[in-house]
Amino acid sequence: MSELTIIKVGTGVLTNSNDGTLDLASLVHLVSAIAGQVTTGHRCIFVSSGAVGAGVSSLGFTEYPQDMVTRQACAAIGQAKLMQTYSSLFANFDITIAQVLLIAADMATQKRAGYIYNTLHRLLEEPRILPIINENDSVAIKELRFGDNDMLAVRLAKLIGAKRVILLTSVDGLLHPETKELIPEVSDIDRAFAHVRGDKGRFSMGGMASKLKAIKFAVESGIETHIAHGRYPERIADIMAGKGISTRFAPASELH
Ligand SMILES: Nc1ncnc2c1ncn2[C@@H]1O[C@H](COP(=O)(O)OP(=O)(O)O)[C@@H](O)[C@H]1O
Ligand SMILES: N[C@@H](CCC(=O)OP(=O)(O)O)C(=O)O
Repeated sequence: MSELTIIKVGTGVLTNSNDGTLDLASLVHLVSAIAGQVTTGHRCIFVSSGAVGAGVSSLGFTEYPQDMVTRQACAAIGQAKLMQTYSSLFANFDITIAQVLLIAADMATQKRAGYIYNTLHRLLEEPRILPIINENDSVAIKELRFGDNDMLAVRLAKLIGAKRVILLTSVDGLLHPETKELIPEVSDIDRAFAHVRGDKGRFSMGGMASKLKAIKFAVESGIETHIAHGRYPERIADIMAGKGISTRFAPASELH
């Protein structure tokens, strides 16, 4: 089987920042880019955030809810909306989606992790199936959570044996805090933390610090990781070919 890529997309790419509703134009663009990869034979798993953001507007909230129960309720509404949208958009490319919702406890033992591994590898044997993963927010209390989907994506990548992870977000990559210039390559992940600013997307959960924490886990596990702009998803193809616009974090195995 060919190498496997995990593509994760954050809430800010999928939703309108003013009200949290799904940004259909962005979704169409993204789906078309990912479908292009699947159609050319690249094996991909798609980790999609956006459930809470998409549910927020249905309940009339203007901010990401802080209390757990409301967030769980929003996720239940938004996840259904999200998958309904992906299902019809990917169908245009003759791709069927498969939903898998996970909590950290599902990876807590080798036996349980094995169930995830088996199901996903079985799905990946089918050339026109795309597994779409999210945290099972509606049932996950704090102690059972991955933290955010950046961490979910990298832990899944390690479990499933992925070669690379692409974290699609609302910026070109890691930017220098003063010059705002894109940092194309990072070989020392610990030093990258010095570049983090405090801001993040209005309906997003993690922010850049938690992204880097997840990336540290990935690179130390030997997985090449990128931060790239999800509103320019046509860049994915170039990133896969080793030449796209992104911040690339070299896997530890490459550095020694
Ligand atoms: N040095 C930096 N370079 C780029 N973005 C940064 C930096 N420091 C903080 N950020 C913020 O991190 C955000 C990305 O994280 P986040 O909002 O959680 O995205 P997502 O929802 O895609 O996971 C950027 O939109 C930006 O506001
Ligand atoms: N699982 C949550 C998203 C969690 C998360 O990590 O969000 P983000 O920082 O936007 O990638 C949801 O679907 O709303």
